[in-house]
Amino acid sequence: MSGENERSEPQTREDDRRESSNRTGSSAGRERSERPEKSSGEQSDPRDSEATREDATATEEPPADTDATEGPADADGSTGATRADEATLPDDSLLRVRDLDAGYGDLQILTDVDLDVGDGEYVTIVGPNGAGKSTVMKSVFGLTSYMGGTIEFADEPIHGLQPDEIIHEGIGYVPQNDNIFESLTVRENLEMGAYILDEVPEEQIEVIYDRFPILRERSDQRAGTMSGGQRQMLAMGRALMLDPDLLLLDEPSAGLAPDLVQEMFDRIDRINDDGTAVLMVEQNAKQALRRCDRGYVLVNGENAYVDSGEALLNDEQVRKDFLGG
Ligand SMILES: Nc1ncnc2c1ncn2[C@@H]1O[C@H](COP(=O)(O)OP(=O)(O)OP(=O)(O)O)[C@@H](O)[C@H]1O
Repeated sequence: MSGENERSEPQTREDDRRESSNRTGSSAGRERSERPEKSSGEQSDPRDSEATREDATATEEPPADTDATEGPADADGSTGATRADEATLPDDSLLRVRDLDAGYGDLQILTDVDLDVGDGEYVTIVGPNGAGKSTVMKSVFGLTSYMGGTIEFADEPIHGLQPDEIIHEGIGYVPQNDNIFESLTVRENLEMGAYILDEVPEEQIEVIYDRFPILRERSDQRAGTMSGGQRQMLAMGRALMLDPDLLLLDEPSAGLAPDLVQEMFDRIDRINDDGTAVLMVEQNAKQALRRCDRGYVLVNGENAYVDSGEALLNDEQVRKDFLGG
């Protein structure tokens, strides 16, 4: 990841993605640059408004990029979101989860879960409460009982590894709760993010301070006295201290006021634009799907759908069943 400061707002999110794709040359980048252009007159920044979602829903032309995860057209010729059991699995993913069974103790929560995150890709998991979304994240990070299947990262198996070993592999994790050390200062929290190193990586602290200027301002403040949004930034900053290739974010917008939710999503966009792959669980499902490259709908511990965020948002059944209509 680069150490550049917060960049100025890109003209559009799509423009920014293309820039990012060109920089990284990743497979995800290729996928993204092949995305269909929005029709003229359509709001081009998916972050902007409810109207954007409605516009997207009303887009006349079906999505043109039927990538590997997309399934066949329906009998009437329309292309709905791909059901997980019909999806073609990519074979060049950075994170590759196959047939994962996992849970807590003897209690199995996940059954045969497949999941892929490409290099530099932004992937979201949505689904009802209790579906097992957080359990997927915890499983990738070695925090659940592994019961079967495989989890590979950069072509190396990581299932069965401990979290401190998984950090070494290049995965950062921001849990939903208890994600900062309240009694430590902001700087000490960041240092803890690099505890596996022999020395504090001062340069990376500067990178984090540039990315989240409020953390520089509050460097000596005890983390427990910070606001919800600031805590969330600190938690992300801590997880970025080892410059991971993949960042796992569990409900990053939870408990934040609406304007802060927007800001948080914008910051996640920037992190991803700078080349870090993101796997995110979000209750704020529509927002998350508007921004991501690909989304999974998880139900009862199993994948139900996988497709581009746009395709999921445009699927009537998915909207009705999982996105509040
Ligand atoms: N530590 C645990 N021990 C036992 N069961 C757990 C544990 N954590 C979660 N569960 C159970 O696993 C199931 C899936 O929980 P999980 O938190 O993964 O769902 P989720 O989709 O993230 O839900 P939410 O959107 O409400 O956060 C739930 O039935 C939950 O009660």
